[in-house]
Amino acid sequence: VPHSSRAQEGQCKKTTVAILGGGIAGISAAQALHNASVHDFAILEYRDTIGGRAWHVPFGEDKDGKPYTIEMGANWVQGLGNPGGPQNPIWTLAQKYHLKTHYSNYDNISTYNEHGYKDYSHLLEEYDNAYDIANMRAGEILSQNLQDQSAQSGMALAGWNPKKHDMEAQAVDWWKWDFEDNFTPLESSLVFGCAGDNLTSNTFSDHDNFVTDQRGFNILIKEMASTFLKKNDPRLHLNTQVEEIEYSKDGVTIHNSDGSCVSAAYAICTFSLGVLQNDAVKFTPKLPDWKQEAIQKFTMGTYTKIFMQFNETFWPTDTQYFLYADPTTRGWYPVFQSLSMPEFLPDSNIMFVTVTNEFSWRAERQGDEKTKAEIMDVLRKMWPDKNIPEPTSFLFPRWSTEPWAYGSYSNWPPSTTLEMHENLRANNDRLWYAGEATSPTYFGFLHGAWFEGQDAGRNIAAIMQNRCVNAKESKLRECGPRRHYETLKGTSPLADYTAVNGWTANSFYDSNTD
Ligand SMILES: Cc1cc2nc3c(=O)[nH]c(=O)nc-3n(C[C@H](O)[C@H](O)[C@H](O)COP(=O)(O)OP(=O)(O)OC[C@H]3O[C@@H](n4cnc5c(N)ncnc54)[C@H](O)[C@@H]3O)c2cc1C
Repeated sequence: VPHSSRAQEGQCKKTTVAILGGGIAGISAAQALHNASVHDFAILEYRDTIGGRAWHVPFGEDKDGKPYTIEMGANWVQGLGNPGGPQNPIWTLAQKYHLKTHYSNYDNISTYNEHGYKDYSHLLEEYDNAYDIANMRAGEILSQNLQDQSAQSGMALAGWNPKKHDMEAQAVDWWKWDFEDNFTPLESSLVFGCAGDNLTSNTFSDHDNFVTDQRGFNILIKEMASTFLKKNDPRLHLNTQVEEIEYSKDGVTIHNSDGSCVSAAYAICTFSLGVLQNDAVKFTPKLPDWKQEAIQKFTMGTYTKIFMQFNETFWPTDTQYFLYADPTTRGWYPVFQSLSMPEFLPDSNIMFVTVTNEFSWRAERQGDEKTKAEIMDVLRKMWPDKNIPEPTSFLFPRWSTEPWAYGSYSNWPPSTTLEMHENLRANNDRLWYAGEATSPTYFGFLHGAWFEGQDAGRNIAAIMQNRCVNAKESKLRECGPRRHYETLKGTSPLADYTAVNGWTANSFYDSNTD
């Protein structure tokens, strides 16, 4: 919409808090506002449904010709809760709304290479032993404020140093790290990679449950919303694409692609890190450097589940995971997961293979047919004795180009710091942020987004109700605007760049004249 023809601020719909995005963070923020008696809010959502990256679609068909529901995005409740300990809020919702899930047993895995089944499961154990050591080291680095490193160097120092040509070890490395984090160990922070894993499994539990509920995983988000939103609630604006966010100390005005606008005292932006990184939304004024740096510093991965239905289950029916070591390429269709089991989608003949980043983008670019052919080639190598038919249904999402997500979930690269993350999480005047990526403890998870929505909603309500003035008494953990750092310092002062340290050239001299 050209600037001149769009609605002026005075014509904008007024609300107290504008919630940008109807994923779990947005709905959780709305719930927190509702619980704090702030009922005047508006949720602006791009798509025709709430749920965000908890997104399901129909796929294939059952014996009666009815399609199954499969999850393109979030699929596991990760970390449930132990008796007496805190419970993952997603698990609380799952129990409340009788979500159909089953224990995902990562130990129930068989190993394969290009010649078929081959037992290299001892490598799984080797990895785990080294991980325990690296994990302790990560704890020391965090608690003693030492310098971070990549997960790859941390693991190498702990005794797991897979050779470039040892493709079985490379497959194990992928399964144990990339499968969860979306990025390679080289691309991930040791400290925050370990922390991200531990904080969920230690706080809640090390059990993950896989969701096969035919209502879809996001039924939880819809049910949660229905406790405070009426049917056709006018505060929920679906099919509304935010194009520009104008923020200041006095309020926030949001301009949408259909020319409409909303002016609010506060806003909570829950758009994914991918949306922020891809300039899909214009910020006015331009976001300050410290915020832009934080947005670009963290990484947004692409995690792709490629679903296939066959007319038979030709793979073993007692195994959940099948790890494949390709002879030349790490990450090449590395793990297949069976859903055709009594506890998941019995007799469905459905399996899926997961790829990440480079291999996700590649599959997205080359399209279905080529991708399918490559997978069939792998399957025929894994089960050389079987006559494997072509799949009857084949489907995968294009997360990296979805204009409302631009990727799957975020990660912390090596040498990230908590300060850098505080900058990602900090508000810009009256514009706040929440979502999976703003959670330092549970980034990448639904529960991370849930907690962040609660936190932003509660904080804004407290500021508006003047409760931050007496924050201690009101037992708010932290109240008021969030801290940010204008500059983040490195560790080496310029004076250290000397010949004694091997720095023999002048950093500021340039012999080229042009
Ligand atoms: C493939 C995949 C697998 C995953 N697996 C798991 C898992 O097993 N377990 C787990 O806990 N987590 C998993 N996650 C992560 C989990 O899905 C996310 O952490 C969580 O859904 C993020 O919620 P959110 O509210 O922060 O963001 P989102 O769900 O992205 O919500 C943001 C909302 O903003 C909307 N939006 C974006 N741009 C605009 C715009 N311009 N205008 C208006 N609206 C806009 C979007 O449509 C979206 O609804 C997975 C994610 C993916 C993609």
